[in-house]
Formats: sequence, structure tokens, C-alpha cells
Amino acid sequence: MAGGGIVVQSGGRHYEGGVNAFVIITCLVAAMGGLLFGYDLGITGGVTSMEPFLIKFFPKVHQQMKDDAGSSNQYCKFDSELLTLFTSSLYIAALVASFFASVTTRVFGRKMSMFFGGLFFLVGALLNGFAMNIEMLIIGRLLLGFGVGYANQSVPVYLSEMAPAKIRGALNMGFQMAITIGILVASLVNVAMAKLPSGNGWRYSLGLGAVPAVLMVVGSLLLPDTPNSILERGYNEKARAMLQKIRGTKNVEEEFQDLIDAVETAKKVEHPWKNITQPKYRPQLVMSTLIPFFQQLTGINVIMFYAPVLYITLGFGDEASLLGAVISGGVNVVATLVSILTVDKFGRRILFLEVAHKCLFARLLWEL
Ligand SMILES: OC[C@H]1O[C@](O)(CO)[C@@H](O)[C@@H]1O
Repeated sequence: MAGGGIVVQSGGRHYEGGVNAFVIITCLVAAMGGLLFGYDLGITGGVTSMEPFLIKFFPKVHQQMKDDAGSSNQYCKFDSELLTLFTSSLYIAALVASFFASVTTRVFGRKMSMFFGGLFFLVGALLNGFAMNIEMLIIGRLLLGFGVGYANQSVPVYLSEMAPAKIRGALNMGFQMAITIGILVASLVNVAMAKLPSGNGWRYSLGLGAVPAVLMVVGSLLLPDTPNSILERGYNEKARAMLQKIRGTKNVEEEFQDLIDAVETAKKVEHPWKNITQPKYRPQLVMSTLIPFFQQLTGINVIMFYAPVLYITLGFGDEASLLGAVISGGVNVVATLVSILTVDKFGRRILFLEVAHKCLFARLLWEL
């Protein structure tokens, strides 16, 4: 979901400059972007399985659950379009926002997009945490979706452009790692909050997302725009000065020249959409669209969104279903870590083929 950034590949060259304060704050803000995406994916399943939440906003669903309590038919206990709209409006809003976010990211820079992303996350979390009615819940959730759209466009591009070449790959994978940690943290928060005797646990679960959102807003204000983005907008000298600043050295000529070459090459492409549909680019087009498409179509987000609800409909108790979500989230974190640690050893292709087989096997098992 990148926002059209220009990333220079070092091609084995060793540019000067390493990890410094800019890179560290970049990682922090990026981590918050990933964490918030994961947190908002993972939080609603647990919240919608909390009784006080259902009683307040979805009394009919709660009543239906009570009525069905003794029945062996566990199917469709949570059959409410409004309830599923609350959860899935996140992705609908993210989809819409990503169109605007790509323009903001290109025209106003990555920093601006990250700032907006953080702001959407913040207001969305507050609205949800203080929700008095369903409207506040859904509007809050839509704003969180806008946050996802903006953060997913800008953060990976920002990371790629700020990171020194030698740690660029690792940092990019760190974004996915942060997503999975966010999902796991959400499920742990739900386990703790469901136990609050006040019955207000759902408010804390939904509202706690405001904490990383504040860090993201403040962090993105502290961060500079990337040299690539400044260059793209035509300010060459400013871009060079910024590159020197973030790399902590005056000796950046080689990297700067590569950036200029990349921008020039990008400018020469007159009809990018027409070009990409040419037969010679078919493999790139197919891979860049169908791989993420099918990755989402594996149904992973049914698990991430609804794990506790799924476990409840399978007959688990309230606490066991929240713990089930912790286990799914934990496996997701471990699997991501294993792939980060092994990707360079085995190569992307082997890992990809191995994962495809596992997904197929798991789907077959599920259908049975
Ligand atoms: O780790 C799984 C998670 O990662 C994503 O695919 C994002 O890259 C989410 O859609 C999913 O919930």
C-alpha cells in the first residue's frame, strides 16, 4: 500500500551514515503506526464479546445470546449487521482514505500524512472510548480506518526513505512486526479489561489506542520530511542539506546523486498506468496486485477481527475465548519473527511457497 515514494537501492554500495536520533524517532513513529493498525484490528473482537458493551449498544444481540445459552445451535449468535459494521467499517474507511492519502503523501510529503494518520487515530480512539451511542462508535471507528489508510500509505515509504540503506529491509519488516504486536497487545488488553468490575473495560480497551496515537502525532511533528520527498517537490539544495542532516555526515554525494537519478527516471515516465499494463511488466503487475490480494483473501482478518466471537460461538466461555485470541495473536507474532529471521537465509520465494502450502492446508482443515 505504498504511497508512491522513490527508494534508491544501494546496489551493494556503501553510503555513509548510520543510526542516529532521526532514525530512532522514525522507528518509533513507524512502530506506533504499525502498532495502532494492529491494535485496531485486534481490539473489537474482544470488545464485542464483552457483556456490558453488548447490553449498552446491542441489547438485541445480547438478548439473543441469553436466549440461545442452553441451545446446542451456536450458529449466528452475533447476527447483527450493525455490530459487524462497527468492526468492519475500519477497512471500508481505510480503503477510501488510501486514495486521498496517496495524494497527500505525494504532494504534501510523508510527514504530513503521518501527522494526519496519527490525528485520525487519536480522535477515533477518544470517540470510541467515550462513546455514548452507536453513532459515536461507528464514526470513531471510521476515523480509525482513515488513520489506517493514512499510516499505511506514509509510514512504510517514510521508513524506506529515512533508513540508512543497510538497515532498510529490516526496518520495513519491523512495520509488519509492529502490526502483529499491536494485534497481540489488543487481545491481552481485552483479557485484562474484561475483568474490571465496573463493566467499563470496553471503554479502556477502545480508548487506550489514544496513547500510541499521541506518540505518533508528536513524533511526526518532530520528524523532518524525507530528502526524497523534498527533491520530488523540486527543492534540490534543501534535499541535500536534509540528507546530510539525517545521515549525520557531509559526505552524502553518492547517495544524493542516486536520489536525483531516481527522481529524474521517475519524472520521465509519462504514463505510469499505461506502462504497467504492457506485457513486459505483466509479472510485476501480477505479483504486486495478486499477492497482497490473495494474502487478504486467505481470511486472516476474519480471525484477527472476530477471534473471541468465533471462539464463543464454538462454545468457549468468555475468558477462554479472549485467551484463544491471545494464542492466535501470539502465533502470528512468532510466525512473523521467524519469517524476518529466516527470509535472508532461505530467500523470499522459498518462504512464500512454504507459506502458500501452509495456508492451503489450514484452509482445507478449516473447511472440514
Ligand atoms: O499478520 C496479519 C496481519 O497483517 C496484515 O496482513 C497487514 O499486513 C493484516 O491485514 C493482518 O491482520
